Amino acid sequence: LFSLQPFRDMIEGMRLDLWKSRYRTFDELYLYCYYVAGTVGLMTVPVMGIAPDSKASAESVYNAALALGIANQLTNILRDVGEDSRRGRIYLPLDELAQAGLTEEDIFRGKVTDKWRRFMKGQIQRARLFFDEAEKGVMHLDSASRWPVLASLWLYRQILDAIEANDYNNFTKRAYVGKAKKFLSLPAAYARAALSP
Ligand SMILES: CC(C)=CCC/C(C)=C/CC/C(C)=C/CC/C(C)=C/COP(=O)(O)OP(=O)(O)O
Repeated sequence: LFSLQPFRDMIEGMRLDLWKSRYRTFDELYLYCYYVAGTVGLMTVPVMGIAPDSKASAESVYNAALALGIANQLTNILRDVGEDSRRGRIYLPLDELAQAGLTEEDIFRGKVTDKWRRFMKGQIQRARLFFDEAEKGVMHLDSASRWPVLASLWLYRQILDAIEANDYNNFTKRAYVGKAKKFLSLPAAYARAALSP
């Protein structure tokens, strides 16, 4: 399944980001996330290797890797809404914003309202689905790669918890995972990866 296409697609994503600063639908946003992050997941699988004794298909492992790239990028976007808006960028599906009763102006104003909280809950829930999808693939990676990938997945996913803990204020507060939590994730991931599925 190794292919040069993800490398070309990543360059396409960088080019896209030079002129595009709005996403009308989640499909459009997903494509951007694939270009700039899903591709990274696909590139890393041949480097890390699939476990020789894994019964899973290579496709399913690549799918999980793709999902982790998407989950990470969606999380990165949700963390950086304020920062991005101050550069005139909105990496959120505009149709879903409208459905939630929100406009571009609301993003630039940056006020945490109940509408915003409701919108954010949906976005966070979707990002978590991609993390769940990714987690299923971790145990099929070569054993040396399992725990670092699992640790990175858990660390990045905790940023979503931090956004919730900030009461969805991702306009002026940066969601981050504290040093202690980060540190604890390492032995936890090591132990989990050492156990069979
Ligand atoms: C789960 C399985 C089977 C394999 C793992 C496959 C991997 C390692 C996937 C992860 C891919 C990855 C690290 C994608 C990067 C996503 C990301 C958060 C990019 C953020 O980049 P920027 O947008 O430049 O960050 P800043 O906004 O912080 O500058």
